[in-house]
Amino acid sequence: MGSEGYVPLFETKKVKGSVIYKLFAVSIFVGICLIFVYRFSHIPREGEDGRWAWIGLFAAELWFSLFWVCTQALRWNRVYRCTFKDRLSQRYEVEFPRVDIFVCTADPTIEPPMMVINTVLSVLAYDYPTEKLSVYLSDDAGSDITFYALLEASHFAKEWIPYCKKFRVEPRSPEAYFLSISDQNDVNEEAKEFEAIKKLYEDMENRITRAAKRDQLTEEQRSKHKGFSQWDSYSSIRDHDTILQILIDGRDPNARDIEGYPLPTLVYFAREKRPQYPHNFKAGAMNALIRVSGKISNGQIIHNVDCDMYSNNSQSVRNALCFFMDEEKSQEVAFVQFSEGFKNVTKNEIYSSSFRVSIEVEFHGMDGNGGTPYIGSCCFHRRDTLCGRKFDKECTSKWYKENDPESEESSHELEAKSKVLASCTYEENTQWGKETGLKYGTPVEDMITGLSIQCKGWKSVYFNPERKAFIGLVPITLPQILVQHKRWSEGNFLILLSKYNPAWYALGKISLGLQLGYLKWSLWAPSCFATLYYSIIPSLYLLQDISLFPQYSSLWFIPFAYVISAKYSYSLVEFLWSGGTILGWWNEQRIWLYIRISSYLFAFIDAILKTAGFSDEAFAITSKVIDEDVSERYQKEILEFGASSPMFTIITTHALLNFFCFLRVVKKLTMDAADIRYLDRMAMQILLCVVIVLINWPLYQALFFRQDKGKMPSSLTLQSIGFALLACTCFVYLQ
Ligand SMILES: O=c1ccn([C@@H]2O[C@H](COP(=O)(O)OP(=O)(O)O[C@H]3O[C@H](CO)[C@@H](O)[C@H](O)[C@H]3O)[C@@H](O)[C@H]2O)c(=O)[nH]1
Ligand SMILES: [Mn+2]
Repeated sequence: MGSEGYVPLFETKKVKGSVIYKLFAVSIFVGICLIFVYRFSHIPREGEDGRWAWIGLFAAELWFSLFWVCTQALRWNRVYRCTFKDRLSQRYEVEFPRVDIFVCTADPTIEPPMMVINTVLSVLAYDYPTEKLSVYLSDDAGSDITFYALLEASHFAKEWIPYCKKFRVEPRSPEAYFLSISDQNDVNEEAKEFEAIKKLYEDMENRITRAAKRDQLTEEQRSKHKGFSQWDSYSSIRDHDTILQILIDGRDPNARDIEGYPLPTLVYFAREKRPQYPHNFKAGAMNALIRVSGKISNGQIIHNVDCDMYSNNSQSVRNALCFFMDEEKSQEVAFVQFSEGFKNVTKNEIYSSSFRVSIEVEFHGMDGNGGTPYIGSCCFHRRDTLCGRKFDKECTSKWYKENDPESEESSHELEAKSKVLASCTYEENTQWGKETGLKYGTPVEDMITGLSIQCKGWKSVYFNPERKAFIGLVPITLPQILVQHKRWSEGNFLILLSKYNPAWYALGKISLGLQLGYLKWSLWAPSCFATLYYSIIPSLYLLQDISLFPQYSSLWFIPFAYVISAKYSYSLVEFLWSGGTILGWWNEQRIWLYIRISSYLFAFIDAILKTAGFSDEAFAITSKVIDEDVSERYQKEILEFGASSPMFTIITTHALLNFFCFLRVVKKLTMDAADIRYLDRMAMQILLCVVIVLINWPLYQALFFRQDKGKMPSSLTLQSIGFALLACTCFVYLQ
C-alpha cells in the first residue's frame, strides 16, 4: 500500500450491487440473442409478404442491440468520489498552484451581459488565495457592452468578494444569492450590510441593462476607461482587432478590495477575428485563452465555465485540487470534471434536458472505466495536458516548485505581448487545434479533446457532489433542444468519421469500456435510421394486416416481451433513482423519439456533407433569453413549437402517419369485427403503434387543439397531413 503516514486527499468507492445488475444485463442479452434467432429462422421466403420489411427490422434490432451493449459499458463499473479538503488545506495551503479561470461568451443579445458577469463574479469569489486566481472573460462577440458590464463587475467585486468571505455567502453569484434570500427585516449589522450590497448590485444591474437595451454606451460611460478606445477600429463581430484589457492586475499593490485585501486578476479578452479566417468557435476561443493566460498568469490549473452557469460552491477549486495533489493517486489525473445542475428545470422536465441519468449514472460508469469525458465546462484541467503533453511517470503531483517567478513586466506590456498571441494568423503552421490545445473540426470540441487526452495515457476524474458545484441553464423550447442535440450528435458523429474514431484511434490506449462509452455518443446520429424504421414500418404494415412480429400466443413472443419490459422498467427505475418523476420519464421517451427522428437525421446528413467538403462547420449558440409567455408555457410544461422548421415536419408527419395506422386498427376492430386471431397475430405491432400514438398526445394537441403562440403553425399541420396521407396511400397501393 501507500508510503508510511500517507493519508489520501480523496477516496473512490465502487458501487455495490453491480453483480445483480450484471446478471440482469446478461438476462437481457440472452433475450436479445433469442430475438435474433427468431428473426433469422423466420425470415419470410422470397415472394412472401413482408420479406424486406422483416430483414429491415432485423437490421434495426441489431443496431439497437449494439447501442445497448455500448450503454452497458456505462453501468458496469460505477465509482463515486469524495474529497478531504481539510487535509489538503493543512498540507498545501501555502503551496497551492495558480488557477486560471476561463469564462466564454459569444453573443450579448442571446447571452445577456448581466448573466455573464454573474458567472464571472461567482468564480472571482472562490474561496482560494486571491493572488493565485485569475479570471478571463473571452468575448467572441467583442462587444463593448459586455466589456462595460465587466468593468462594472470589477468595481462591484471590491465589495462583493469581502462580503462573501465575511458572511460565507453561498452561492457567490450575486443574482442567485439575492434570489435565494428574501429581504431581511432585522435591523442588525448583517441585515444592513445585506441591504447595502444588494442596493449596489441593483444599481449596477440598472446601468448595465439600460446600456444593453440601448445597445449603446454614453460618451460619459466610455470616457471612464481607456480600454474603450480599443473599439475605435472595430468593424463588426467578425472583423476586429484583438481587444485585451487587464481590468484588475492581481500583482498591483493598489488592486485591493474595500477591506484592503488583494484582488484576483481579471481580464477582458476578445481575440482577433477576420472574415477570411475560420475562428473555430469555442475551441478557437479556448486555445487563444490558453496562450494569453500563459503569458499573463500562467496558472498550472485551467478551469473553464460557460457564461450560462455559475459556481454554486465556493470550495470547488479546493475540491478539484484534492484530485490533483494527492501524493499517491494524482500522478495520472489530467482533468477533473464536475457535474452540472440546472436552475430552470421543471418537475417533469418536458424536454428532459437535465441529463439526469447521464449525470447520476453514466458519467460515474465512465469514471470507473478510466475516465469521464470532458463535457466542455465545469472542468479543471492541468495546463500541460490540455496543451498536449503525453503521460509519463515523471509527472508530479507537487505543484509549488513549478510556479513561475513573478513577471516584471507592467500590465501594459503584458497586454501588448499577449495580443500577438491572439491574432488570426498565430496558429498558421502550428499544432494548435491539432496536437496542441482543444481540437478543431467538430462542434463538440470537448469530447474529442477529452478523448485524445485519455489516449495519451491520462486519466480523468468525475466529481458529482450532492450539492451541485455549478448551476446552469437548459434550453426551454423544442426548436432549441432539437438544434442543440443536432450540434452534439453531429459533432460526435464527425469524431467517428475522423481519425479520432474511438473504435480504432483509441484501441489499446483506453479501456474497452471507455471506448464503448465514447462509441455510444458517436453512434447517436446514425441511430436515426433504425428508430425511423422501427417506428414507421411496423405501423404501415398494419394497413395491410401483415405481421412482422411473433404471435402473442407463440413462445417467441416471450423474448420480445421480456427484453422490452426489462429494459424499460430498468430505465424507469434508474430515472426515478436519479431524482426524476414517472411523468418526467415518459416525457423523456417522447423527447428522445423526436431527437432521434429529426436532430439525428439532420446531423447525419450534415456530417456527411461536411466530411465530403460540401458545407462548412457551424456552432449554433443556444439562446439564453426568454420570452415571457414562452416561459409561462414552459413552467406549465407545455411543448413549445412556434415557428415552422423542417424538423417539425418530420416529427409531425411521423406522428400523423402513426395516427392514421392506429385509426385503421380501430376500424378493423370495430367496423370489420376482427376476431381474436387478428389480435393474436398483430399484438406487438398494435402495441407499438398505440404507444407511439400515446406518446405523441401533446403533439396532436399542438396540431389541432391549442390556440396559443407556441402551437404548431397551421401551414405545417396541413403540409404534414398531406405527407402522412400520401405515405399511407402510396404504401397501400404500390405494395
Ligand atoms: O463561437 C463560439 C460559440 C460558443 N461559444 C461559447 O460556448 C459556450 C457553449 O455554448 P452554448 O450555446 O451554451 O452551447 P451548449 O450546448 O449549452 O454547450 C454545451 O456543449 C458545447 C459543445 O457543443 C460545450 O462546449 C459546452 O461547454 C457545453 O455546455 C457558451 O458559453 C458560448 O458563449 C464561444 O465562446 N464561441
Ligand atoms: Mn450552454
